[in-house]
Amino acid sequence: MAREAATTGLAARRAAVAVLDEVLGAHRMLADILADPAGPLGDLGPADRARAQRLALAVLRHLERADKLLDPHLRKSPPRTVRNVLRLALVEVFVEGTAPHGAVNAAVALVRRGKRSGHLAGLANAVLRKLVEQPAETWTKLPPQRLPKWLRKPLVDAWGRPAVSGIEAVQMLPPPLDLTVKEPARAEDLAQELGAELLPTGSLRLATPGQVSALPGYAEGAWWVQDAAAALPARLLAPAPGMRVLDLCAAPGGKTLQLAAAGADVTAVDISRPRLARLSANLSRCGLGAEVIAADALHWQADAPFDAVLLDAPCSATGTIRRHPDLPFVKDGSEIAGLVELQARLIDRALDRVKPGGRLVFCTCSLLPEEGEAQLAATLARHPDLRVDPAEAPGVSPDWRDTRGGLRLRPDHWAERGGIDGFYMAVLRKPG
Ligand SMILES: C[S@@+](CC[C@H](N)C(=O)[O-])C[C@H]1O[C@@H](n2cnc3c(N)ncnc32)[C@H](O)[C@@H]1O
Repeated sequence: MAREAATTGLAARRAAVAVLDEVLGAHRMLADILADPAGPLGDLGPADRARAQRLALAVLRHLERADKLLDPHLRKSPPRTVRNVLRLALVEVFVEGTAPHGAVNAAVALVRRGKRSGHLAGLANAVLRKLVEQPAETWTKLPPQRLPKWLRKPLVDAWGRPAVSGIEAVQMLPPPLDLTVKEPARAEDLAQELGAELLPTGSLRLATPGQVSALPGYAEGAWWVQDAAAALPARLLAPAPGMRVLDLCAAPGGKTLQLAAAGADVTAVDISRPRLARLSANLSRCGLGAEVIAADALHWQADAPFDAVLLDAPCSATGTIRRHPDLPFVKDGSEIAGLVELQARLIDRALDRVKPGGRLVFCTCSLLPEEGEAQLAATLARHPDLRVDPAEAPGVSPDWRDTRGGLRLRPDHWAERGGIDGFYMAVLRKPG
């Protein structure tokens, strides 16, 4: 019986550790690991898969804290897998609220049964038993996990240390689930039905989401999952029935759905066919339509210019670390210069497709000024005839506006409500 209790949940824990080994050792993004049928979660049933994923995410959000507790007790650093087992046990106890004996027994069983780690089972047992007896404050007093240097430095330079500490504090927490409703008139009723908060910008927010496809309104396509910050670019564009709108870099389609739901005549272009398949599935679940085109936005030619273009350019995605805590362990910042250059070329091609007097909404889910504020400044320098329109939408806080007229959103904004993804967005108008 005791043996059974000790091994309950072992499959999910073993898989979580294997995911951590791949993220931290092979520098593979979690999304790629999850999509791999031969990956560590491939053989698990839905419940164990969800648990393994939740545990791996929790460790990635608290890895530095776990190491701070572990290191003084480890004379020699153990192999990566054993360290990940130890980290997982501490995160289970101090973050997930798992009973210490269950977490420790499972960790020791994993080390004992691991390839070439059996001899370390006694060490794992001794270290963990000592650490899990510590009062909860030993853990909560530890500072939140810091962003990697390549990212922290430019952010401290841009907004100062207190703002960056605020971002790091929000990134420790699992993010809420935000929904965009198809018919804004139903938002209050849906909020009640879902037990959600109706945010000032119109998104619905669930603190503890559960299984998305089981939530009321999912099957009928009454809403789709979209962070409250990600919902703002389409709101700034203010789509209207019959307006011809081009959504460039559109997949998986959160913004396409918003534009189509407002009655705009939408053309959605993206280079990735698999991501466009998700966009088409999202459109059909929500009973919405758009022209969907697989093409490279740098070369695709339109028949006629558009009233408005929305460009959600590929970027470092550093604004989404609270949803993707694997990113700081996989990326090293070496892609940024190439992305900044690609964004500038995409902005210029997007502007070619805007009719005289029409607008371009440019956005990136990045925290880096290079991909936001500086990208806007460089665009205005290349195109001195452009005007920046005020970034107006219901619920937008004046604190989010920058001096050039764009909106800067950071995870520490709305911290008391659970934060918001990092984004930059601006509305550019062509001369008439
Ligand atoms: C930030 S994501 C877009 C998210 C999407 N707008 C939404 O709201 O769901 C960036 C997208 O740019 C696409 N992309 C990257 N380079 C591209 C290019 N040269 N032409 C068209 N799409 C591109 C990627 O496939 C990816 O889907």
